[in-house]
Amino acid sequence: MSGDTETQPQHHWQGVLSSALDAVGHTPLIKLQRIAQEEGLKCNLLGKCEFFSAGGSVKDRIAKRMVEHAEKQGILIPGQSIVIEPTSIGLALACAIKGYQCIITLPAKMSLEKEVMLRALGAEIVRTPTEAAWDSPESHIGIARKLQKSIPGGVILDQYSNPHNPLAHYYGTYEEIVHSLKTSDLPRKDISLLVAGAGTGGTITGLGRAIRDYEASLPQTNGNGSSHVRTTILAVDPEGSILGGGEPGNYQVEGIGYDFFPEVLDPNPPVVDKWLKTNDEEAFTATKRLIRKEGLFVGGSSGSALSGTIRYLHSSEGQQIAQDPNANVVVILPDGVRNYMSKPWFLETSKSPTGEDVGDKEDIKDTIKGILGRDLNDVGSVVQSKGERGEKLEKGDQLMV
Ligand SMILES: N[C@@H](CCSC[C@H](N)C(=O)O)C(=O)O
Repeated sequence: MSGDTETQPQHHWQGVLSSALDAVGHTPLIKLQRIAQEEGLKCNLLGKCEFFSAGGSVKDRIAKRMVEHAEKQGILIPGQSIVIEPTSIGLALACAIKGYQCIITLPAKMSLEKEVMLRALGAEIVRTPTEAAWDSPESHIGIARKLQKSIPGGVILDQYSNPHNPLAHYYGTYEEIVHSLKTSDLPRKDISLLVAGAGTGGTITGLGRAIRDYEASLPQTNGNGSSHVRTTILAVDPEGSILGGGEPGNYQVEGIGYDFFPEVLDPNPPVVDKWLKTNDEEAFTATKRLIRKEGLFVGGSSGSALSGTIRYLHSSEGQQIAQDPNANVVVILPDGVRNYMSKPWFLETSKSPTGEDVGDKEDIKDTIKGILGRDLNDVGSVVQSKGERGEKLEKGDQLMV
């Protein structure tokens, strides 16, 4: 990582920001105290909440850094260049602010909310078949390459190979986590366990390298050990992705996993100690739990990271960290539920965060029904019964129809 200039991390807002790009990153590290307690975990379970970033995702960081460095290197020229890239909202946001035309190739599985947001930012969207292998001409990568060849001024920043992807985390995300811990009232300021999902792999690789470089910079002790723990680094990968092992297949969680190993991903020790596989069901259950119990409006990949973390902490390997009240466990929560509001897994609101029907919820529903004499959602009957009684409808009644 040497040879690159470090961006100055900014840890809180000061004065007036020059654009939304200044509000990329700088996200809070929040205790997941209620979930930790329910799970019987004594460690400090902490979520790095990336949905607080301007574009709502951890990917804002790499978009901003890749665009700014491409400008410095003359790869992107205002008024001439057209940015073509597989995903993301952060990139479309950077292009909207800087005035670049932007074409986003988006696998069919990606949510309508993402498409709508991208369009609102002025990006052109090309949907591609999800099942297309990464190196097929029809994939989101293949189509982006095809367009770039034929569109004058077309530039692919290529998050899969661009070194500024992991560097955004090496310098930005890592510095922020360190700052949050140092300025906290937690007894220890180091990280015992770091957990992140992998898509391009930029997050886990950048953070992992920053952590290992820091550890290597510590003075060696004379056998009594350092007061700084060696951080265990876990990568979480959905079933259906090959990054953490297994065969390629379909899964609903978005933004993590791939059918190839991106160049920016360093999947082996010392950067990544271990890979954990998660499935859609546990990811979505954990997502709803983060919303319901911690009030954090996270998306599906956050649930994936949390469910992998909890499974590890309950394993014999994770017990020591799980039961240490001084240990800090940092889980990267990559984006927000804004991107998935219409997805069936989120719309299923009649289920509890654990997937079971909840008795006490039914009790309160029955109480409300008893008081109102109608079903909770049956606004039509209010109007109808008023009409039947010959009562005048009021403005509010009409609005409810
Ligand atoms: N066929 C590719 C692309 C699928 S979508 C991208 C990514 N896997 C995601 O789910 O966000 C693949 O299988 O990776």
